Amino acid sequence: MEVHDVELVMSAVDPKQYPTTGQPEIALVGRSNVGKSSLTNVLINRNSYARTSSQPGKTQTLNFYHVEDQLYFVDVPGYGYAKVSKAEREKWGQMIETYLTSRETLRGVISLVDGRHAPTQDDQQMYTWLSYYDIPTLVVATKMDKIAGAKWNKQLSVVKKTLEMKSQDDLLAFSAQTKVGKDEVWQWIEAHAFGGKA
Ligand SMILES: Nc1nc2c(ncn2[C@@H]2O[C@H](COP(=O)(O)OP(=O)(O)OP(=O)(O)O)[C@@H](O)[C@H]2O)c(=O)[nH]1
Ligand SMILES: [Mg+2]
Repeated sequence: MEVHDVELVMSAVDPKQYPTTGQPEIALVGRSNVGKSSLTNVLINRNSYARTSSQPGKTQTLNFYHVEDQLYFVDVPGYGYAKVSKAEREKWGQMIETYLTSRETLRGVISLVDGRHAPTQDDQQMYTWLSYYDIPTLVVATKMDKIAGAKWNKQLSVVKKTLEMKSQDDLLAFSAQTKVGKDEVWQWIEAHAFGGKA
């Protein structure tokens, strides 16, 4: 999809604030600082629409981006940020869990992992959890510009193995810097948001 029009509809904490158009939603999850906002910006062709920062834990609410008046990207606050208090982490967990398990318009989740390393325990937990709830999930290994091309395949196998993924079909390499993988991510999104009819 070539994106021309995008609007930040809502930074929501409470389900009452979620959009009501009934259009499909694709959520982005991953550790704090992994690159969720950066991926969002690449997908919507904007340099800094979704706020990125070198300071982890900045995004605290569900941010709904309305894309081409057709679907929403939902930028989910990052997990695994150590400096966040236990109470805050529990509040986060509840908000995300409620959203991911009960949102009827949710069509899929993009789970980002840092392509430079093996997925962390938090990443594994998130992936296991999404699989348990049968939520269609695309794993995106990001920051791939930081590792040599010759190591990509090996690194992707590490990701697949660590997450115990059944196949590599739903695993992609991506870089917000070079934009490699952008078209493939979009293909997955369109197939899942519109059932391949977009
Ligand atoms: N080299 C490189 N840097 C990246 C890439 N993606 C993100 N970054 C950098 O990583 C940092 C964090 O990126 P964000 O997109 O803000 O991460 P986030 O997951 O939205 O973080 P939170 O909102 O805190 O959960 C920023 O400094 C980005 O510039 C990438 O593909 N390559
Ligand atoms: Mg962010």
